[in-house]
Amino acid sequence: MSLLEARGLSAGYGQITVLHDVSLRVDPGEIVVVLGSNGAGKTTLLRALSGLIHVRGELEVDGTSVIGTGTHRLAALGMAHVPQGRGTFGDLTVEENLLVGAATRPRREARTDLDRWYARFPRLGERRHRHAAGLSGGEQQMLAIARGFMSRPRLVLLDEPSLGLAPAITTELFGTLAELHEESGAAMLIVEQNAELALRIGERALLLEHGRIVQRGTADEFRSSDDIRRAYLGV
Ligand SMILES: Nc1ncnc2c1ncn2[C@@H]1O[C@H](COP(=O)(O)OP(=O)(O)OP(=O)(O)O)[C@@H](O)[C@H]1O
Repeated sequence: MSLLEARGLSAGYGQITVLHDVSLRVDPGEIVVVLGSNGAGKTTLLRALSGLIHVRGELEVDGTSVIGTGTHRLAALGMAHVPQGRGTFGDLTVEENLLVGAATRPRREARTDLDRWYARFPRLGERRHRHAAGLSGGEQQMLAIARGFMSRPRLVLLDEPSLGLAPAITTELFGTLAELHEESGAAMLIVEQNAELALRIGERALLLEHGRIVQRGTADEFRSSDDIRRAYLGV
């Protein structure tokens, strides 16, 4: 059974419909990449899937409808959202940010996880009592991802994790995502402009244009598609 399944999903803002008739599924443990040009509706898709905006159509987690379910309940069902622009709270400390991510879990478990994250990302450990606003872009992205994983999610929705990061940091970030995937077994749905790196760690991919899914396939099929190569791989 799919972990997450959307069928005929539409969503938008006020009178404006941005997503049209979107159907997709994410199975346990897989990485699915969403490509699309600016304004295609990628961010709106992640917001719709994580319960941040109202949707029409069908949306299920573990085969049960979650239409109208708030973000808190979706988090309890195992969904975590790492939003575009990271969404870390600049005036909270690194540690406070991480604990926000663990709000659905027992405090003692959360503390154990904090220690694991600090061991994994020593820079976050060293800065645990500093305000998140003082971190570099790459460190803030690590913090946002670590915060997402603090809920021990089964599915992590990642919105353009490489946005604003230098190429070397982006490569490191994708290496980290691959490791986290390996260790946690969590599924990931990744919206990303850096198609090259995303398709390297992803198994399947979707192409969103004007709010509709216009192409879907394996990562290998995407890499060898002429249209995708021209538009997203720069070759
Ligand atoms: N809060 C909002 N209110 C009204 N319209 C919005 C809002 N957010 C996005 N839109 C519109 O929805 C469409 C899709 O935007 P969205 O941010 O989902 O695209 P995207 O593919 O993530 O783009 P980008 O790569 O630039 O982030 C755009 O036309 C945008 O102007």
